[in-house]
Amino acid sequence: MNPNPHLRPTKTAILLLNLGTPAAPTAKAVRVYLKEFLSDPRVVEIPRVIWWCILNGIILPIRSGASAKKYASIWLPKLGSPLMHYSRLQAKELGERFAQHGQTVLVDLAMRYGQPSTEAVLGELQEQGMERLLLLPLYPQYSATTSASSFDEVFRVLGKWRNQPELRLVKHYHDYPAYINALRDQVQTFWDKEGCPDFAKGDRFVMSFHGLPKRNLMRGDPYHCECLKTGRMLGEALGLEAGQYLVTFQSRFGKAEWLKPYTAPTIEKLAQAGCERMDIFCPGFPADCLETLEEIAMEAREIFLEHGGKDYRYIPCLNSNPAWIEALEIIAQQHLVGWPLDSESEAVLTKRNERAELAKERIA
Ligand SMILES: C=CC1=C(C)c2cc3[nH]c(cc4nc(cc5[nH]c(cc1n2)c(C)c5CCC(=O)O)C(CCC(=O)O)=C4C)c(C)c3C=C
Ligand SMILES: [Fe+2]
Ligand SMILES: [Fe+2]
Repeated sequence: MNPNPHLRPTKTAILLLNLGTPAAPTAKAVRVYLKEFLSDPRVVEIPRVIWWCILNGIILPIRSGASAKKYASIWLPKLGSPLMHYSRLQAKELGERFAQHGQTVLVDLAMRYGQPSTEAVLGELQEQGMERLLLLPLYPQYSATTSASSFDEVFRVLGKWRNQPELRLVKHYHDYPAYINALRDQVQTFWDKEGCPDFAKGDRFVMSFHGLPKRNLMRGDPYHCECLKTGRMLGEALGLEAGQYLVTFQSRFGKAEWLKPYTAPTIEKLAQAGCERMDIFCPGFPADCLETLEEIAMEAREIFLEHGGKDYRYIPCLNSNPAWIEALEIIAQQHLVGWPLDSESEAVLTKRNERAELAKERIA
């Protein structure tokens, strides 16, 4: 990057934002996590008093134990929660990429619920002298339930600060070529290693996104449209034709109607209709987590095999794919334009000093 002497470089931080995860796969820890998560009015829009009774009287007593068992089935030995492990890895590798390119930037990870909390991480960045802050959610598709809730939390914390940083945020990147390219790379690498689906024989490629109440779409949440666009772009990038791939929505919660088609019933119907091999991928989850490893890689596999399917292949999430870390850097760089980074400050100063030396020589 060409340092512009008219721009003043400052200490810049990139804060990756993700959902959060329980501290342990136990009913007690899951209850603490679910209580904070499901008390967020951005996530559940039911009137507070009614929801408080349902949450505390029914959901938490029943769901905490059931979810804890599921978490225990995907917990990584020594590494813990996959969502935490991969999100941390992504932050570390993104920081290293900037460093490799000679740019100094503070890269950190904050969770919306649980630890490391947004408040604590922002406090640490403040102590390190952060002057500019770029928020980069690990949600490629924007939703008020996820991205907006994470931004709300940052604004709440900064609202208490006397000396605030300059602030920018990445709203979404569901259709950025770098993100689509990373998804394509993840799927194509799997197919190169394990073999391509035979679409002529009826094999199918399913892209499963986290669901949302349909009511949220009707009230203006753009998430559904963004998932469809990602799905279409990934299908095109893989050279697939309409009909060879499907977009579905998983993780329905409660009795209300959610975005359709639902993943599990779609898998069941495809198996019953004679689809023998299915490849399934979750493009909306940059990191593997409970929703992908338990619900899709385990539960949905059983459904497919029970209903006549023969070969079910789960394609892992982006996790630490170098094409994904590169995409994160490209997305960040696009939003850092006009914010020269620290090493550039050194470059600018060196240039200024060189010019001053030359001027002195000329005078002498
Ligand atoms: C009303 C409930 C929920 C909405 C709305 C919702 C939206 C939403 N969630 C994600 C991403 C993730 N969700 C995860 C877990 C999870 N989600 C809900 C409920 C809603 N999500 C619950 C209750 C849980 C906890 C697990 C369970 O008890 O079923 C996770 C995984 C976390 C982990 O620790 O691994 C992710 C990631 C998105 C992207 C989204 C809307 C777009
Ligand atoms: Fe969720
Ligand atoms: Fe789930």
